Amino acid sequence: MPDVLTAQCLIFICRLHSSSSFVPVPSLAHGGKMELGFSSPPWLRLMPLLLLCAVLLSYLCAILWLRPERLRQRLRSQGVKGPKPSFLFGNIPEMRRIQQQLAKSDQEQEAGTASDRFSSNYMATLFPYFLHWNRVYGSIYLYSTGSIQALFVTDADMVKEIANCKSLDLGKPRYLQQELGALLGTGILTSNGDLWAHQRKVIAPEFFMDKVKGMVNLMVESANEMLNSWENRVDREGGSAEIVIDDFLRDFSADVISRASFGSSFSEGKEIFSKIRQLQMAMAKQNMFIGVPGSRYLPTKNNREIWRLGRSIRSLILTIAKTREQNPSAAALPHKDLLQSIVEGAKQQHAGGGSRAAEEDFIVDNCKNIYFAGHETTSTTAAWCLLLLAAHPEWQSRARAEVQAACRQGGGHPPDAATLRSLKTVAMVVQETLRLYPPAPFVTREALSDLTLGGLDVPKGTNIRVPVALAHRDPAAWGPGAGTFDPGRFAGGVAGACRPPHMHMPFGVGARTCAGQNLAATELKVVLALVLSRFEFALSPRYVHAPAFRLTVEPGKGVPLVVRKISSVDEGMK
Ligand code: HEM
Repeated sequence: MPDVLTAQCLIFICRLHSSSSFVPVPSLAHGGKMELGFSSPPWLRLMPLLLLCAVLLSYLCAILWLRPERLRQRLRSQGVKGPKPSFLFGNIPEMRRIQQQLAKSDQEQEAGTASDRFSSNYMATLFPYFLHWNRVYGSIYLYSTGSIQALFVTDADMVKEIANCKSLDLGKPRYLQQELGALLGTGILTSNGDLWAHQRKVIAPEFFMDKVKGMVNLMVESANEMLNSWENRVDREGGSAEIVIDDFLRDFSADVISRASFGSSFSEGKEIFSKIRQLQMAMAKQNMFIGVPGSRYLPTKNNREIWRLGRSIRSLILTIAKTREQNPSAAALPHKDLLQSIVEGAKQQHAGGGSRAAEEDFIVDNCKNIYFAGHETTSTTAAWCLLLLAAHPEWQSRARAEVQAACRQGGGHPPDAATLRSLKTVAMVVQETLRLYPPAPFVTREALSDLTLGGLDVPKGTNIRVPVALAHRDPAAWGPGAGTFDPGRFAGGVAGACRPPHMHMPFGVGARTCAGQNLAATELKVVLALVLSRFEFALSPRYVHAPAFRLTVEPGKGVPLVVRKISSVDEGMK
């Protein structure tokens, strides 16, 4: 509606211009040279400008206040409460105030005991305002950041409704494409409707279990390369070494995703990964201001860095894709890899006459999405897993015993898909880690048209946020020990650990659930099995527990482990 208003007023301004008598008038002040000017009175000359300002103001008012207020009214009238938003920034000022208050109590918390630290809920330090509002307004409330109005949902029945909703009208928030465009573009993570359905059809089959089984060997190769370098360090340093594992794991998971999906070696993809990482860090800096209109267009230092990295990543990905396109043997592969499928998917999508640029966007955006979705999430989870095993030596020993037994049974050979399937304790450790430290802290959606969810009439444009980490710590679902690390709770599967089971959602919910979870679970088992079979490890006293949100939640100050080679007669799985 405001757009229509703007258009009408602009037409009116143009008409005003054409109707004013625009005639050449001689100006004596300039030596009698003829100058062009309006013969109309001065107030009329200012009219277009005034009108433009009025239109702009009414447009901003509609976008920033009237439209969001109408949406809020509809939800409030159904009993949904929430903090009172301010003009332009919504609840951002209150979020900052709550966060600053917490910064002081943070330092006290850091002085706590080790077990306190690991059972502490990262939501409390990273997103304290959500916990605060949850206590004040209940399990479904409304808050706002700039022009974004979001329903915050911890209610189990409502989460089920969201998970079960099959409609394409419940999609990914549109602000993701706008605000995280440089990182995600219109790839599978952010797209909606038919474009998303097509992308899902192209990408998801590449990570079905049958395909992932065929990737175990390359995962073992990549993990062993990493662990050989650990072993060299340990040997050089006289039997034990302190290793900060995060970057090693990041390189490992980059290597796996690159080899598994793009058929290219890590060295070719290395630059892309490091640039995507830099881009992710730059974008995480402006997280709280997502939704503040125009903030992404300002030529701030951070924004300029984001634009530069975006251009550079695009050109790197297109170079790899073009080399692939020009290589006829790639297209003839009996089992085409992900890149090949994405290139073909781009052609299908634009077969009806789309531009070359649109085809390139399809390739670049989906490659970036896979790099982002599959790289950081998995390496971060591996780091949390090893951290928790280091902090809980009893579980480290149990998991190692299981791995060594499987290793003996397999004749000391590297693990294959069948060996990995038999590693029940390792799988439970992974599940428990994903419960306590889910790298993706929220499942997000937007009502793309008016919807009814759980009896609530949700207006078009409403965002929905389900806080995964809060659901994973809810004693109502997990019992009184919800805050403690206890992989044994998964001995009877998710249904035995959590009631209702849909409150366990590290990979999201419903139709948009993670397309790469088979790859992730397999990769995590491989890396844990190999580390456990080759090393004992303990947490370094220099470790500082500081989870940080950089679009995924990661150990903010790294994970230094004191690592020793296994002294038992069982040599590991190499
Ligand atoms: C521990 C590792 C991982 C975690 C915790 C994780 C988690 C998630 C979550 C929470 C979502 C959003 C789901 C939703 O909105 O309901 C998601 C989406 C997605 N993930 Fe993962 N992920 C992991 C690894 C991977 C890997 C290894 C890949 C692929 C290489 C991958 C590919 C994707 C894709 C393509 C989507 C978008 C699905 C869609 O919208 O249709 N993920 N993931």
